[in-house]
Amino acid sequence: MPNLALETHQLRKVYSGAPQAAVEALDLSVPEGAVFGFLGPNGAGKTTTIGMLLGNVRPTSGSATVLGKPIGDRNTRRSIGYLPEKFQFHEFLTGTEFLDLHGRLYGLDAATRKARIPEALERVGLGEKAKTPLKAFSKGMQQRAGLAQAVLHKPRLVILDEPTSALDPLGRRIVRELIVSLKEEGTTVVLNSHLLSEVETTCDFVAIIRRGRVVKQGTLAELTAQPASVVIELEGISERQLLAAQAFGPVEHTDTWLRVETEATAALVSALVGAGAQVRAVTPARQSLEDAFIRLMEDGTDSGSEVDSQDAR
Ligand SMILES: Nc1ncnc2c1ncn2[C@@H]1O[C@H](COP(=O)(O)OP(=O)(O)OP(=O)(O)O)[C@@H](O)[C@H]1O
Repeated sequence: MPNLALETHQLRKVYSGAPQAAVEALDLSVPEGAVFGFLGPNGAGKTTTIGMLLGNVRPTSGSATVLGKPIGDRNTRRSIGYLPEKFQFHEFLTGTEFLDLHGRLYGLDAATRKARIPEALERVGLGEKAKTPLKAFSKGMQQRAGLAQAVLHKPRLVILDEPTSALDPLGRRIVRELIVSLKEEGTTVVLNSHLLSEVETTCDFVAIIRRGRVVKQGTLAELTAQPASVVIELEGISERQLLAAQAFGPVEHTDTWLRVETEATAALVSALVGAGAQVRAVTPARQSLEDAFIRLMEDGTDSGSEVDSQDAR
């Protein structure tokens, strides 16, 4: 069993005066070293959960540990890097001064700050901007400066709340590469993003929450698997082979592949081979993360789903 970077037990938050809980009975567990996608429609409770994990929002009930320590532990906070969704910048500071300020807040000594600041700026593609005041940065550059701040002190856990919302494709690639290098260094990354294709390429573990509750969590493969379906590629399909497949369940097909709703993959393949098929490949059918997300939101029993297809993209 790997160590857990994050674990919550029945975590709950009701803001004062709110008619319902923002987070309800939340049970999350994130292995150390994972890149964890934390997903949900607007208002699902993601930012509130992150606030509780950082010790900024007091839970109404339940408990949680971060890097093995109860939430709010002061030493643990220094092992966390955080990029909030709305970052407040002191715009008169240059790139270097901004990172120097944050380096001090993280308790880095002068020599470490001097070595790490240019490195962090390079890492987010702002190596040329060390002496430029933040007010002259574009929105995307400011977001990247926020990212540099989140990784400056080499934290064990990095929490990124919508890190690419202001970024162009190049900037998004820089963030993807940054996440990959953090993973290689063994850092746990929590990524809150509505860009599901991005989550799909970077995350290996995902939780989807809705109205403050986890509706599904697991590896990306588990979330996107459709275990009851298999796709079989063939060298052409005869009528006899089609009939053999239809005995196992509903079939979709072209001239070269069959998709069959069945769990009996081995028996299906042997029936096809028995019917003279030349099988080229057998793969469990997968859905995109966006398909899985939309399906989970639509499966909700209550009306007034807050998912907005724009946000889900
Ligand atoms: N400070 C607050 N006081 C009262 N209610 C709040 C507060 N912050 C959030 N909420 C409410 O709690 C619920 C969860 O909000 P939260 O910001 O955690 O969602 P989210 O999943 O991060 O949403 P988004 O994707 O839009 O950023 C919402 O109903 C929101 O209106």
